[in-house]
Amino acid sequence: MAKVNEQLMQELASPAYDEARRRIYVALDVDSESRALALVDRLAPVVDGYKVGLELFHRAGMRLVESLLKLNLRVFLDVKLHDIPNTVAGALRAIAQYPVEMVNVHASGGLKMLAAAREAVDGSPHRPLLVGVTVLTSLTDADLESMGVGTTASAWVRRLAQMAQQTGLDGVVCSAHELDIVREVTTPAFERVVPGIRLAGDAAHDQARVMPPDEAIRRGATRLVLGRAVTEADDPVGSLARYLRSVREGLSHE
Ligand SMILES: O=c1ccn([C@@H]2O[C@H](COP(=O)(O)O)[C@@H](O)[C@H]2O)c(=O)[nH]1
Repeated sequence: MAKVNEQLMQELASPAYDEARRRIYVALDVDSESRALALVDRLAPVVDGYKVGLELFHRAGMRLVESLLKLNLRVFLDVKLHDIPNTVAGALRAIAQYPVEMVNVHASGGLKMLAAAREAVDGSPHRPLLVGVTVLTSLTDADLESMGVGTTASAWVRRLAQMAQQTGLDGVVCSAHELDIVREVTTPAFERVVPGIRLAGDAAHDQARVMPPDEAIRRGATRLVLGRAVTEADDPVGSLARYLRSVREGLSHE
């Protein structure tokens, strides 16, 4: 296994995969700093983009983010801020003291919150990309109905993407199923960050709106989040290879 993995790592680190690697973040959804750094240690010869989400952030905080930044890694801080404008802006001013590549807020926080969020990062020493979470990829139309949202996931994503663009955000987080809609209502340079990525046959876990990497890229995803399908696989490097090959396949049709 070790020798096979070494060959795979060499293949994935080759220039042929440069663009595919640039398009991904591996989600470090683990419960300790040491587990996170062990994963990074294993994948870093290939992957330089990592997502720090709510579990790890509440375990290890900005200290872990600083460790990743010191390793010259790209960090997507997935803290999904959702609060009143003043509080979100303050949190973003604190985060933007660090050179994280991307950070997010819930687009459903409303136009005033989104505008305050954008102003906060605009005035920061390290201007991170600011993206708005639209409809979580774990939700179905039936879930939205039961919550009284009164519209479908695709219609809600359309409106939230319009609001994110209108307030000057750099992009949105959406499922691959809404990429056409997001592209329809936003400019081409608008980031479309897509979690809920699964190859056919892989477990969807708690995700509802999933899609394979090649198809997501073909439909216009600019960045993909790879999570448990890689990090919880028996062979994470082998799984990363399957996913990166699929990203590359998608890019060949872009
Ligand atoms: O709508 C959203 C927004 C964020 N996420 C995050 O992405 C990863 C996906 O992990 P998987 O293991 O590939 O399911 C996870 O960290 C979520 O917090 C999302 O899934 N959907």
